[in-house]
Amino acid sequence: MTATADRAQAVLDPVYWDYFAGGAGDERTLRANEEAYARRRIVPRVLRGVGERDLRTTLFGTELTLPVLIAPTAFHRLAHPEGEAGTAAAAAGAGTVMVVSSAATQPIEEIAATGAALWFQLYPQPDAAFQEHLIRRAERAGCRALVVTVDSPVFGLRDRDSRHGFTELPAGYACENMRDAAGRVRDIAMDAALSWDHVDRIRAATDLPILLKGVLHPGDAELAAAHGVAGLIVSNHGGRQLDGAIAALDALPAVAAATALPVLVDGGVRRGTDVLVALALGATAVLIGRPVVYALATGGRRGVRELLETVRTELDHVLALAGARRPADLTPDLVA
Ligand SMILES: Cc1cc2nc3c(=O)[nH]c(=O)nc-3n(C[C@H](O)[C@H](O)[C@H](O)COP(=O)(O)O)c2cc1C
Ligand SMILES: CC(C)CC(=O)C(=O)O
Repeated sequence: MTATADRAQAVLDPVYWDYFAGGAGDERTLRANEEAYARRRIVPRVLRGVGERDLRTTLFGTELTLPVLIAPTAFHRLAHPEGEAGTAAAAAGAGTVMVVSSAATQPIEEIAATGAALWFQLYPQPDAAFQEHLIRRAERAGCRALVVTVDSPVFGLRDRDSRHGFTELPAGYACENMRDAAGRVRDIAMDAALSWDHVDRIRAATDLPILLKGVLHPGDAELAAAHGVAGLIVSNHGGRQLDGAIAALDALPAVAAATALPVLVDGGVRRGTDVLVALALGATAVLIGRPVVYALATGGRRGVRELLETVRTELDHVLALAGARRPADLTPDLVA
């Protein structure tokens, strides 16, 4: 991964590089996400007659060829002219799901035209009519789930962006999926007044499965189930919101223990071994954020496809070495 990050830094405008790579505050949580994987060791089983591995995983009726999804990240056209459609084409080719950010720089309909299986990431919007308009559009475009990001009652304080004065998209770029009924692009509202009532309202507004993204506390996992949510994403937003928050991997076991819902995790997943560790500690699947943006920056859709195929090869390989045939065979005793 480091090689790709270095290459991405070399091709990107330094302001955009800092936006993509950076985190909140002192970036402690950003670092902690990767360090949590580096701290874990795998305790393999032997002589399990594993044979051919089977990486397939089904999530809310969609079969994925590997338990690795593309996390929602903003502004793909700032990384590469192919933009979100390039990322989606790679997801389609690899047979996985792309979660499209609310801050995507291409219309969801164009992204969907790649044939990729898409989920739509929604920042809960205080204007109920506008929010419903966004949800309807995602539904019409064929998105198969809503990922509601709940870790952003306010926007994270990111020193790198403040230093650069990077506060809005350059001319010629827009959050194309934040258009209202009149076609005007609205700012993404973050609202500290949002509560579980808002989740209930979103649920009432759609039949799509709803995942809450940004859950770290087991108490919130229990509440999510009570509010009819379909799944959780354990995440600290890649260390971009609350600096000092627990590493995503460290939060995973308690959240998974607190709920019967499918639990996904993102933050710091860089290699097949990381995927194995996350699945063993209770995740049904993982999502990858920055590495996808870096691969897009350096190689467009082909770069992203290559990244996904590398992760697939690595995961297949480490499953064999750890004595597991499929993701469901992974259990917490395999991780020290
Ligand atoms: C450049 C960038 C933009 C992001 N934009 C969004 C977003 O629009 N919505 C969201 O829910 N999460 C967003 N995230 C957070 C990711 O979905 C994910 O939680 C995080 O990147 C995972 O960590 P990783 O980058 O270490 O893989 C963004 C992350 C990055 C790096
Ligand atoms: C445009 C932002 C709201 C995207 C985001 O979530 C992020 O930069 O972490």
